[in-house]
Amino acid sequence: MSFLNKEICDGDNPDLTEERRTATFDTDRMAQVIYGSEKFAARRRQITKSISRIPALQDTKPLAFMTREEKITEACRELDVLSDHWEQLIYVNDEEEALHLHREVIGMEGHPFALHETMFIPTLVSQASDEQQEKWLGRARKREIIGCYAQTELGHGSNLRKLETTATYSPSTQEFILHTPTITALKWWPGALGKSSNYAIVMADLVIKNKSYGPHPFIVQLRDEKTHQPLPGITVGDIGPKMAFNGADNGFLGFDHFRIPRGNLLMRHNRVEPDGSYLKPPHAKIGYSSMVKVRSRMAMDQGLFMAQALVIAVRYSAVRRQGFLEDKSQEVKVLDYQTQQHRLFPSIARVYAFIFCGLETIQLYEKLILDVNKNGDTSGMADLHSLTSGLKSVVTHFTGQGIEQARMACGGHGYSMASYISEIYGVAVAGCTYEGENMVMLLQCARALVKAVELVEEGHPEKLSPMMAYLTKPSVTVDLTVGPEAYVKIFQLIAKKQAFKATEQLHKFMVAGDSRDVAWNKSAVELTKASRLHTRLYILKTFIRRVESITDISVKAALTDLLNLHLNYELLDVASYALADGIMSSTQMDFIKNQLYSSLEKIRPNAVSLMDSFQFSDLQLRSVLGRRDGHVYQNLFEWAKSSPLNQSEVLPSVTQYLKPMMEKSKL
Ligand SMILES: CC/C=C\C/C=C\C/C=C\C/C=C\CC/C=C/C(=O)SCCNC(=O)CCNC(=O)[C@H](O)C(C)(C)COP(=O)(O)OP(=O)(O)OC[C@H]1O[C@@H](n2cnc3c(N)ncnc32)[C@H](O)[C@@H]1OP(=O)(O)O
Ligand SMILES: Cc1cc2nc3c(=O)[nH]c(=O)nc-3n(C[C@H](O)[C@H](O)[C@H](O)COP(=O)(O)OP(=O)(O)OC[C@H]3O[C@@H](n4cnc5c(N)ncnc54)[C@H](O)[C@@H]3O)c2cc1C
Repeated sequence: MSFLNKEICDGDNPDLTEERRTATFDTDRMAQVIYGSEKFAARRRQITKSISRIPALQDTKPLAFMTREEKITEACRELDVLSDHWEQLIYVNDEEEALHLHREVIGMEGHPFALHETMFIPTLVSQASDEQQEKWLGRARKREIIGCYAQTELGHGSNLRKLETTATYSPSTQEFILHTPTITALKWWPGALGKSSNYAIVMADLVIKNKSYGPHPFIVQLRDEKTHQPLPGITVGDIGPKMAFNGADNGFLGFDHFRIPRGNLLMRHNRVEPDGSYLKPPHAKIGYSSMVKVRSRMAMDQGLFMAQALVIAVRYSAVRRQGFLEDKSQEVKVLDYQTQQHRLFPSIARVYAFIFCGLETIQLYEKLILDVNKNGDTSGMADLHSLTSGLKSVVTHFTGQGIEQARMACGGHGYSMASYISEIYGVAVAGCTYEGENMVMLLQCARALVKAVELVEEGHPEKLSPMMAYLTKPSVTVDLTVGPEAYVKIFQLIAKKQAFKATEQLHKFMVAGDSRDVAWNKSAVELTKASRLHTRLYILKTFIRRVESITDISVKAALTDLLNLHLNYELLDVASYALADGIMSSTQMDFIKNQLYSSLEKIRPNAVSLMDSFQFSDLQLRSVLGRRDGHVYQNLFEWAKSSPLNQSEVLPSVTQYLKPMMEKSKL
């Protein structure tokens, strides 16, 4: 039986068409704001169009029905097709275009080049000397070799100073000897390490003449370039299935006194001379730059994950009819329920806010690398580290929450893998852990905050970086009706109070005799709260700045509604701090709530178009529920019929066990 006939499915679902008709802005114009420029938004569309013309890149068997091996094979097949068309699809070496291409064709479940593009090449760019780049970067960019980033070990991920893999320099042979001294020293988790990569950046403790110099990056060949067999002295493999991201072969790696030439220590910023003398880098943490790079991308990447889930949930909510409001002759779209709007719209606002932050932090990282590589200027490192540490923690947490709400907003069908939301969720929440566990990174951000508070207390506010300047703002009474700046002022007061309270608590424990580390641990929850507020303030201000800069009037108006929702939702979410400190009155709270509810109504007619503006193709969405045509029920029925379980009427499990069991029961 098929309901996918022409009469029913010609054109898009009329409910969705109606939604698109009511939008007050142009989605192409909105895409320019989302993707940062008219040029890139247009390139994305062009790439999507080109992909749609390559038959070998169109959907095959649904991913949900594939085994892990099939997923990996399928990703590799697609990579091979992409490689044949690479130069006609994108500008070679354009990172954003390459990312878009991979996202659209291969999706988010991981693939052998996931770490090659995002960490292996960037590490060569930021850490390899010109000579070393000459040797490896070109080959990496041409994809003659596949690389990954091997840092985390079985026993240590967060605390890099305790990594156990050693790289001991031997002056007599001018080699480093890589060794895995214990089971906990095995590299564990690196993406694409297990089966695909033949090279890795390995972070190992540099040891010269029995002195440890801490983790340093080395480029290491893992496998024979012809046979792909692991080289002697190397043990490497896949760590097994994960919560999601199963198209990637996250791996383990051990070294048995494995020798590499001296020139394989990446030496842009530090050197080991043939005699073993060590030249220090200009900043102790410069070797951590690849992590900062990924963290600086995470607001954008996580924003796009949440956007995918919301495209699905919002489109579905405009098609799904259940229950009645005034008109009893027709059930309403579930998107008309206030609870549904409250469930979805604040996350739409966060998506836009996160993406605007991402656009900014990606640029900040690019600038930092230029400053460091060209001028040896490391002065921006500390600020970018604290900003991206807080940001990655806050956005991943809220993205997880937003995606889970999107799933629930789709009712039962959200729970089906046909929605694809469970995969999006599984992949997105990995971000709470990778690139630094969220609590650990919030505490990194707190280090900078505490230092800033101490500067204010010591009478040196002039030394504060611009991001911390709000810590000097005096308390004021704020009239919320004057607009966004009033919300910023209240948020600043809340964040400032918490930063001072947490620091005060830390100092109190120290005065009582605790060491700074112990006092820090006793204050850690309060410190993480301060970091979250500080980061949410940055997000809020970035959102305001971005909306103010928009020139298209209708796009600006639609985003202003979203911004107002964000301001009210965020302030309400942290209202307990404001009430406790007398920063806000209960009358102001009521005002915020009413503003929030009226924002929901204003956004309602634009909801579908606000999500359409992301211009995800159906191929990229991989969701039966969220397809652009909105023919949810027909598509779901077709999808279910393609389940392997439905390829025969009677399963072997029935003939082998259930039938005999029922027969036995009859006796
Ligand atoms: C790639 C994603 C792209 C697209 C997404 C698509 C799909 C996603 C799906 C799946 C995932 C795919 C890929 C995931 C890839 C993941 C890779 C990884 O996870 S790699 C491993 C990451 N590991 C970590 O992040 C470890 C976390 N730990 C640390 O970074 C450090 O240990 C820590 C910073 C916590 C502490 O370092 P330590 O050396 O001990 O320093 P200490 O705390 O003593 O601080 C001293 C001093 O240094 C300052 N500092 C620390 N780091 C930096 C830095 N990077 N820059 C500048 N300054 C730094 C620190 O603040 C302190 O300063 P003060 O003394 O306070 O002044
Ligand atoms: C999908 C995925 C992909 C990954 N890809 C890579 C990769 O490509 N390359 C790579 O090298 N690694 C990779 N990793 C590893 C990842 O970077 C680490 O798992 C991550 O940094 C967290 O470290 P951990 O596992 O040691 O957590 P742990 O530090 O063991 O965390 C456990 C708990 O301890 C707490 N904790 C730890 N230290 C502190 C502290 N100082 N203060 C307070 N609480 C603390 C944490 O908050 C957490 O609650 C990947 C991980 C995942 C999930």
